[in-house]
Amino acid sequence: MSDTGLPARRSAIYLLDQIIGEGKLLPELIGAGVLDRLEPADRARAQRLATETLRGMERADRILQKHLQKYPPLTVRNALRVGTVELCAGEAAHGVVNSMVGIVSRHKRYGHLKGLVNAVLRKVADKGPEQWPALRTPRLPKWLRGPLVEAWGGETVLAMEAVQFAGAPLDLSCKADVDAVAQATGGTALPTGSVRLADAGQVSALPGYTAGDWWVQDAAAAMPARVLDAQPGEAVLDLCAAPGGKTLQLAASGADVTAVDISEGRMERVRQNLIRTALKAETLVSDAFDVTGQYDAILLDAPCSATGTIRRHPDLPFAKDGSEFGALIEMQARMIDHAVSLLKPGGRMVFCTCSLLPDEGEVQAEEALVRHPSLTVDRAALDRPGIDPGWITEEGGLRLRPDHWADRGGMDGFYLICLRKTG
Ligand SMILES: C[S@@+](CC[C@H](N)C(=O)[O-])C[C@H]1O[C@@H](n2cnc3c(N)ncnc32)[C@H](O)[C@@H]1O
Repeated sequence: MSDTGLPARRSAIYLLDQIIGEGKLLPELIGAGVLDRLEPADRARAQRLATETLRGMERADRILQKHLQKYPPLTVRNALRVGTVELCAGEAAHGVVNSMVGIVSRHKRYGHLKGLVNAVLRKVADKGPEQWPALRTPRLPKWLRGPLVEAWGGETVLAMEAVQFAGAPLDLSCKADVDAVAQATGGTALPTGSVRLADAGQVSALPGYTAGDWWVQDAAAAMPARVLDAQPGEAVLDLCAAPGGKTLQLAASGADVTAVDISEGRMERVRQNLIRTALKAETLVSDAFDVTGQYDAILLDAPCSATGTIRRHPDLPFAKDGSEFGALIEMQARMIDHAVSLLKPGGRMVFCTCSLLPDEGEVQAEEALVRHPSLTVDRAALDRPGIDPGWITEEGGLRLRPDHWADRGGMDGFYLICLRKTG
């Protein structure tokens, strides 16, 4: 890793420019290789800096606005934001200020603003660290906060924002023995069967990674496959499978799993995960709408707004504005309809989304029940260890939110429901 931190800081600023200015998502940028030229330690630091800056952006902007008469161009503003977040986290002032001045001074168009960066960050270094903790918890942008307050109420949204600001622990799903994985990794077994690590460090260095004893999967994301409860020998379809956390759970149950995803690149990650864990599933790169056949059980983890994953993906509220959500909601309904046609009589399907918006959860389920009189809600499927009865919804689904288990570090937002095809 570079001693000066300069490459990581420059890259963090670039990531923020792309996310805020161009609407790109962080995983998209990483996948496109924008950090590939950095050494691994600098790559990790750049990602961490960008992520922490996005989480603390509102506080950074409040501190900065005291020292700015007008907003500088986005790149310079992002340099100030990263610098402010670092300074307020206790990073040594000379390193942060010198790096940011150095980065801006070499900028083709904004080099002349290096004096501003120097002056502002020196003031932030002086007072910022004591101002930071007194500022309110950063809020979600209005386009998302409005619908969430309408759905869950203001207090719940504040509680979700507190969990999102705190970031996420690392959860593992285990191939077999949960207690053995908890002991080996120093984690805690959660009531629903996942293992939680507060400070994981490098994932591939954890005991059991190479042996494939576990895979990374948020405790909430592990619930749909638990509720589907695939049995050995059943024909199970995982309709939107990549990167494969749920495929691995289904395969570990001994079911005969077919994993489908439209993306070849993402499906390659499913294959790699199956190899590492020595689990078996057939992988099929295909549009879900082209899949045929009849299955005992189907997991439909439909593409969605991903608004339930913001504590791990704080880039989302900055890159998106909600304008794509209508098309996603419409596609989810069509995917449910197609999945129903692939279910054997008596078969069951879990529909789920990692969304906090009822339109992608509760409403979607209620409308599917109206469109398909052959479907009934399998409420008994939710009779699983660790499920709080308060999480069960009126129509018989499961609503998981970031503020659930807040004292344990929260969980991703998810909705799921188990639907059974009668006759
Ligand atoms: C929410 S992610 C699935 C996560 C996955 N179930 C897991 O647990 O790791 C949604 C997936 O749907 C895939 N997808 C989107 N449209 C699709 C389509 N028309 N047919 C099949 N897969 C699709 C995306 O490539 C993406 O991998």
